[in-house]
Amino acid sequence: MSDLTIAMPKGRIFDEALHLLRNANLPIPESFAADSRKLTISLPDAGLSFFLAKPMDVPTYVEYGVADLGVVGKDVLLEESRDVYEILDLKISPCRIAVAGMPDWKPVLYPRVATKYPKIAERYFKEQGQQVEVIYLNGSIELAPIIGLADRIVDIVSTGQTLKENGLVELEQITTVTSRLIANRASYRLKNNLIQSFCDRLTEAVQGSVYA
Ligand SMILES: Nc1ncnc2c1ncn2[C@@H]1O[C@H](COP(=O)(O)OP(=O)(O)OP(=O)(O)O)[C@@H](O)[C@H]1O
Ligand SMILES: O=P(O)(O)OC[C@H]1O[C@H](OP(=O)(O)OP(=O)(O)O)[C@H](O)[C@@H]1O
Repeated sequence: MSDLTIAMPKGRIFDEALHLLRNANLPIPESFAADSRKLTISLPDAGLSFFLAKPMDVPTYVEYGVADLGVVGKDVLLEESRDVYEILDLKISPCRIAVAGMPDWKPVLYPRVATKYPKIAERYFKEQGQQVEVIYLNGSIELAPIIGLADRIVDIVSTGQTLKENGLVELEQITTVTSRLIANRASYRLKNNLIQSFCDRLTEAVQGSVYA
Protein backbone atom coordinates (compact mmCIF):
# COMPACT_ATOMS: atom_id res chain seq x y z
CA MET A 1 0.00 0.00 0.00
CA SER A 2 1.25 3.49 -0.88
CA ASP A 3 2.01 6.10 1.72
CA LEU A 4 -0.09 8.73 -0.06
CA THR A 5 -2.96 8.27 -2.49
CA ILE A 6 -3.78 11.22 -4.73
CA ALA A 7 -6.97 11.79 -6.75
CA MET A 8 -6.22 13.51 -10.05
CA PRO A 9 -8.83 15.16 -12.28
CA LYS A 10 -9.25 13.90 -15.83
CA GLY A 11 -9.57 16.48 -18.54
CA ARG A 12 -8.27 20.02 -18.79
CA ILE A 13 -6.37 20.19 -15.49
CA PHE A 14 -4.64 16.83 -15.88
CA ASP A 15 -1.76 17.78 -18.21
CA GLU A 16 -0.90 20.93 -16.27
CA ALA A 17 -1.01 19.02 -13.00
CA LEU A 18 1.30 16.31 -14.40
CA HIS A 19 3.70 18.99 -15.59
CA LEU A 20 3.77 20.41 -12.07
CA LEU A 21 4.39 16.97 -10.53
CA ARG A 22 7.28 16.39 -12.93
CA ASN A 23 8.70 19.82 -12.07
CA ALA A 24 8.54 18.71 -8.45
CA ASN A 25 10.92 15.90 -9.50
CA LEU A 26 8.36 13.16 -8.99
CA PRO A 27 9.08 10.16 -11.23
CA ILE A 28 5.83 10.28 -13.24
CA PRO A 29 6.13 7.79 -16.13
CA GLU A 30 5.28 8.77 -19.70
CA SER A 31 2.52 6.16 -19.67
CA PHE A 32 0.55 8.28 -17.17
CA ALA A 33 -0.98 10.50 -19.84
CA ALA A 34 -4.29 12.16 -20.62
CA ASP A 35 -4.94 9.86 -23.58
CA SER A 36 -4.35 6.66 -21.60
CA ARG A 37 -7.39 4.64 -20.45
CA LYS A 38 -5.59 3.44 -17.34
CA LEU A 39 -7.14 5.00 -14.25
CA THR A 40 -4.56 4.13 -11.58
CA ILE A 41 -0.82 4.34 -11.27
CA SER A 42 1.47 3.32 -8.46
CA LEU A 43 4.94 4.74 -7.80
CA PRO A 44 6.16 2.46 -5.00
CA ASP A 45 9.63 4.01 -4.85
CA ALA A 46 8.12 7.45 -4.24
CA GLY A 47 5.45 6.00 -1.90
CA LEU A 48 2.71 7.49 -4.06
CA SER A 49 -0.29 6.20 -5.94
CA PHE A 50 -2.60 8.19 -8.15
CA PHE A 51 -6.04 7.62 -9.59
CA LEU A 52 -7.90 9.53 -12.27
CA ALA A 53 -11.41 10.77 -11.53
CA LYS A 54 -14.01 13.14 -12.95
CA PRO A 55 -13.09 16.63 -11.69
CA MET A 56 -16.42 17.10 -9.88
CA ASP A 57 -15.86 13.82 -7.98
CA VAL A 58 -12.36 14.57 -6.66
CA PRO A 59 -13.52 16.26 -3.40
CA THR A 60 -15.85 13.31 -2.73
CA TYR A 61 -12.98 10.78 -2.89
CA VAL A 62 -10.89 13.00 -0.62
CA GLU A 63 -13.66 13.65 1.91
CA TYR A 64 -14.32 9.90 2.23
CA GLY A 65 -10.59 9.23 2.69
CA VAL A 66 -10.03 6.88 -0.27
CA ALA A 67 -7.59 9.57 -1.41
CA ASP A 68 -5.39 11.45 1.05
CA LEU A 69 -4.92 14.31 -1.40
CA GLY A 70 -6.62 15.60 -4.53
CA VAL A 71 -6.16 18.16 -7.28
CA VAL A 72 -9.27 20.11 -8.19
CA GLY A 73 -10.52 23.46 -9.49
CA LYS A 74 -11.66 26.04 -6.97
CA ASP A 75 -14.95 26.15 -8.90
CA VAL A 76 -15.63 22.54 -7.91
CA LEU A 77 -14.72 23.24 -4.27
CA LEU A 78 -17.14 26.18 -4.19
CA GLU A 79 -19.89 24.11 -5.79
CA GLU A 80 -19.40 20.88 -3.85
CA SER A 81 -18.66 22.34 -0.35
CA ARG A 82 -16.99 19.10 0.75
CA ASP A 83 -15.40 18.73 4.18
CA VAL A 84 -11.74 18.81 3.07
CA TYR A 85 -8.71 21.03 3.69
CA GLU A 86 -7.55 23.24 0.86
CA ILE A 87 -3.79 23.25 1.37
CA LEU A 88 -2.15 24.78 -1.70
CA ASP A 89 -3.03 27.01 -4.66
CA LEU A 90 -1.38 25.23 -7.59
CA LYS A 91 -1.98 28.30 -9.80
CA ILE A 92 -2.76 26.10 -12.83
CA SER A 93 -5.80 26.05 -15.17
CA PRO A 94 -6.79 29.65 -14.41
CA CYS A 95 -10.25 30.82 -15.40
CA ARG A 96 -13.16 32.70 -13.82
CA ILE A 97 -16.80 32.13 -13.05
CA ALA A 98 -18.95 34.85 -14.54
CA VAL A 99 -22.49 35.91 -15.26
CA ALA A 100 -23.07 36.36 -18.99
CA GLY A 101 -25.96 37.13 -21.28
CA MET A 102 -27.03 38.66 -24.55
CA PRO A 103 -25.71 42.20 -25.07
CA ASP A 104 -29.29 43.55 -25.22
CA TRP A 105 -30.22 41.78 -21.98
CA LYS A 106 -32.79 43.71 -19.95
CA PRO A 107 -33.52 43.23 -16.24
CA VAL A 108 -36.62 41.16 -15.51
CA LEU A 109 -38.28 40.53 -12.16
CA TYR A 110 -37.47 36.83 -11.82
CA PRO A 111 -34.75 35.98 -14.37
CA ARG A 112 -33.88 32.44 -15.34
CA VAL A 113 -30.20 31.57 -14.97
CA ALA A 114 -28.78 28.47 -16.66
CA THR A 115 -25.64 26.92 -15.18
CA LYS A 116 -23.57 23.86 -14.40
CA TYR A 117 -22.92 25.51 -10.99
CA PRO A 118 -26.35 25.79 -9.32
CA LYS A 119 -25.07 26.32 -5.77
CA ILE A 120 -22.57 29.02 -6.76
CA ALA A 121 -25.27 30.76 -8.80
CA GLU A 122 -27.91 30.54 -6.01
CA ARG A 123 -25.43 31.89 -3.46
CA TYR A 124 -24.24 34.72 -5.70
CA PHE A 125 -27.69 36.04 -6.60
CA LYS A 126 -28.87 35.68 -2.99
CA GLU A 127 -25.92 37.83 -1.88
CA GLN A 128 -26.94 40.35 -4.54
CA GLY A 129 -30.47 40.33 -3.10
CA GLN A 130 -31.82 39.14 -6.45
CA GLN A 131 -34.43 36.43 -6.86
CA VAL A 132 -33.66 34.13 -9.78
CA GLU A 133 -34.73 30.74 -11.06
CA VAL A 134 -31.64 28.58 -11.47
CA ILE A 135 -31.83 25.95 -14.23
CA TYR A 136 -29.21 23.20 -14.09
CA LEU A 137 -27.57 22.13 -17.37
CA ASN A 138 -24.70 19.67 -17.90
CA GLY A 139 -22.89 21.70 -20.56
CA SER A 140 -23.18 23.94 -23.64
CA ILE A 141 -24.47 26.55 -21.20
CA GLU A 142 -24.02 29.36 -23.76
CA LEU A 143 -26.92 27.89 -25.75
CA ALA A 144 -29.46 28.77 -23.07
CA PRO A 145 -29.84 32.54 -23.72
CA ILE A 146 -29.58 32.06 -27.49
CA ILE A 147 -32.47 29.63 -27.71
CA GLY A 148 -34.55 31.34 -25.01
CA LEU A 149 -34.20 28.88 -22.14
CA ALA A 150 -32.62 31.45 -19.80
CA ASP A 151 -32.04 35.18 -19.48
CA ARG A 152 -28.51 34.80 -18.19
CA ILE A 153 -25.89 32.13 -17.56
CA VAL A 154 -23.32 31.48 -14.86
CA ASP A 155 -20.36 29.67 -16.38
CA ILE A 156 -16.60 29.35 -16.64
CA VAL A 157 -14.88 31.91 -18.85
CA SER A 158 -11.27 31.41 -19.82
CA THR A 159 -10.28 32.96 -23.15
CA GLY A 160 -13.78 34.39 -23.67
CA GLN A 161 -13.91 32.73 -27.10
CA THR A 162 -17.05 30.69 -26.43
CA LEU A 163 -18.97 33.78 -25.28
CA LYS A 164 -17.73 35.78 -28.27
CA GLU A 165 -18.52 33.12 -30.85
CA ASN A 166 -22.05 32.87 -29.49
CA GLY A 167 -22.67 36.61 -29.34
CA LEU A 168 -22.78 36.77 -25.54
CA VAL A 169 -21.09 39.24 -23.20
CA GLU A 170 -19.63 38.88 -19.73
CA LEU A 171 -21.78 40.91 -17.31
CA GLU A 172 -20.31 40.26 -13.85
CA GLN A 173 -17.36 38.28 -12.54
CA ILE A 174 -18.26 36.07 -9.58
CA THR A 175 -14.80 34.75 -8.71
CA THR A 176 -11.43 33.78 -10.15
CA VAL A 177 -10.51 30.10 -10.27
CA THR A 178 -7.28 28.08 -10.17
CA SER A 179 -6.66 24.45 -9.24
CA ARG A 180 -5.98 23.56 -5.62
CA LEU A 181 -4.37 20.74 -3.68
CA ILE A 182 -6.84 19.42 -1.11
CA ALA A 183 -6.37 16.99 1.78
CA ASN A 184 -8.53 14.60 3.73
CA ARG A 185 -8.90 15.90 7.30
CA ALA A 186 -7.82 12.70 9.04
CA SER A 187 -4.92 12.11 6.62
CA TYR A 188 -3.76 15.66 7.24
CA ARG A 189 -3.36 14.83 10.93
CA LEU A 190 -2.16 11.22 10.68
CA LYS A 191 0.16 11.64 7.69
CA ASN A 192 1.17 15.22 8.35
CA ASN A 193 4.90 14.79 7.69
CA LEU A 194 4.32 13.01 4.37
CA ILE A 195 1.71 15.52 3.26
CA GLN A 196 3.85 18.45 4.34
CA SER A 197 6.88 17.25 2.41
CA PHE A 198 4.75 16.52 -0.70
CA CYS A 199 3.22 19.98 -0.35
CA ASP A 200 6.68 21.61 0.04
CA ARG A 201 7.90 19.97 -3.17
CA LEU A 202 4.84 21.17 -5.03
CA THR A 203 5.14 24.66 -3.54
CA GLU A 204 8.63 24.93 -4.99
CA ALA A 205 7.40 23.68 -8.36
CA VAL A 206 4.53 26.21 -8.29
CA GLN A 207 6.93 29.03 -7.46
CA GLY A 208 9.25 27.80 -10.23
CA SER A 209 6.40 27.91 -12.77
CA VAL A 210 5.08 31.27 -11.59
CA TYR A 211 8.51 32.95 -11.81
CA ALA A 212 9.70 31.03 -14.90
N1 LIG B 1 -12.21 27.02 -20.19
C1 LIG B 1 -12.50 26.23 -19.17
N2 LIG B 1 -13.68 25.63 -19.11
C2 LIG B 1 -13.98 24.78 -18.11
N3 LIG B 1 -13.15 24.50 -17.08
C3 LIG B 1 -11.95 25.10 -17.08
C4 LIG B 1 -11.57 25.98 -18.12
N4 LIG B 1 -10.33 26.40 -17.86
C5 LIG B 1 -9.95 25.81 -16.72
N5 LIG B 1 -10.93 25.04 -16.22
C6 LIG B 1 -10.84 24.19 -15.02
O1 LIG B 1 -10.97 22.84 -15.48
C7 LIG B 1 -11.98 22.15 -14.78
C8 LIG B 1 -12.88 21.38 -15.71
O2 LIG B 1 -12.14 20.53 -16.48
P1 LIG B 1 -12.89 19.71 -17.60
O3 LIG B 1 -13.58 20.64 -18.55
O4 LIG B 1 -11.91 18.76 -18.13
O5 LIG B 1 -13.95 18.92 -16.70
P2 LIG B 1 -15.50 18.73 -16.79
O6 LIG B 1 -16.16 20.07 -16.98
O7 LIG B 1 -15.95 17.93 -15.63
O8 LIG B 1 -15.55 17.91 -18.08
P3 LIG B 1 -16.75 17.28 -18.81
O9 LIG B 1 -16.79 18.10 -20.08
O10 LIG B 1 -16.29 15.87 -18.97
O11 LIG B 1 -17.98 17.44 -17.95
C9 LIG B 1 -12.82 23.16 -14.06
O12 LIG B 1 -13.22 22.64 -12.82
C10 LIG B 1 -11.93 24.40 -13.96
O13 LIG B 1 -11.33 24.45 -12.69
O1 LIG C 1 -13.71 31.17 -22.41
P1 LIG C 1 -13.39 29.91 -23.14
O2 LIG C 1 -11.90 29.72 -23.30
O3 LIG C 1 -14.10 29.81 -24.45
O4 LIG C 1 -13.83 28.67 -22.22
C1 LIG C 1 -15.09 28.62 -21.62
C2 LIG C 1 -15.91 27.49 -22.10
O5 LIG C 1 -15.27 26.23 -21.78
C3 LIG C 1 -16.15 25.45 -21.00
O6 LIG C 1 -16.92 24.60 -21.75
P2 LIG C 1 -16.46 23.13 -22.14
O7 LIG C 1 -15.46 23.21 -23.25
O8 LIG C 1 -16.00 22.42 -20.90
O9 LIG C 1 -17.74 22.49 -22.72
P3 LIG C 1 -19.18 22.29 -22.07
O10 LIG C 1 -19.99 23.38 -22.68
O11 LIG C 1 -19.59 20.95 -22.51
O12 LIG C 1 -19.10 22.42 -20.56
C4 LIG C 1 -17.05 26.46 -20.31
O13 LIG C 1 -18.26 25.87 -19.86
C5 LIG C 1 -17.25 27.48 -21.40
O14 LIG C 1 -18.26 27.09 -22.28
